[in-house]
Amino acid sequence: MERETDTKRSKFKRICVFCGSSEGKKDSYKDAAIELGMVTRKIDLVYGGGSIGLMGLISQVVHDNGRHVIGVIPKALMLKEITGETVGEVKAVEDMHQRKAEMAKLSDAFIALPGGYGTLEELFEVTTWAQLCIHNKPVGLLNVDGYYNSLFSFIDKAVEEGFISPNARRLIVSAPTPKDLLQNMEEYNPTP
Ligand SMILES: C/C(=C\CNc1ncnc2c1ncn2[C@@H]1O[C@H](COP(=O)(O)O)[C@@H](O)[C@H]1O)CO
Repeated sequence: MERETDTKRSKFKRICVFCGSSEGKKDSYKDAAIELGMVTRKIDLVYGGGSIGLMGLISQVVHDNGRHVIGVIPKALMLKEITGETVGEVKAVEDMHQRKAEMAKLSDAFIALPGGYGTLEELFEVTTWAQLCIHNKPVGLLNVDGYYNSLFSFIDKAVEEGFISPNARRLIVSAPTPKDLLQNMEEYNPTP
């Protein structure tokens, strides 16, 4: 049976998801990627292309749900041995810089799942762009099983020490579950 949350139209048409090219050690990371793909069932996906790690899981779920999936991938990473088989539309770009710009241009909002250097770099780049008012799209962090707790502690330290303003601290919206995160992002109001 369809619940109200399943049928309610989201204000987002396309969400860009940044996530690990690995699956991580806990099943909860994979479960969260699959659940996010289900929760966003009326929303198209922009992601880094490829079928490896959490990237592969979420793209498959969204694709299986009949939504449009766009993988934006640098030509140098297009070899199947590196990224596996990409589902949906593939947009080839020259390099990593062009990839991030393209992913941002195509999306109405950003969500980062657990991941490593690549995910963190992507998360901070779109957050920095929000801080500089280059865009005013919500940036969400899915804090699965407290994976990002120590990152938030560090950000709080940066606020305390005067390197991040309290307003800029609020640029990253977070929640432990995909449903709550999406709800918080829907309600997000960029500070002028
Ligand atoms: C390690 C190498 C390739 C792995 N394959 C990747 N294919 C596509 N995109 C990738 C790959 N690795 C990282 N990315 C991008 O970074 C994000 C995830 O990085 P993380 O470090 O795993 O968090 C992901 O969103 C992609 O945009 C080269 O041999």
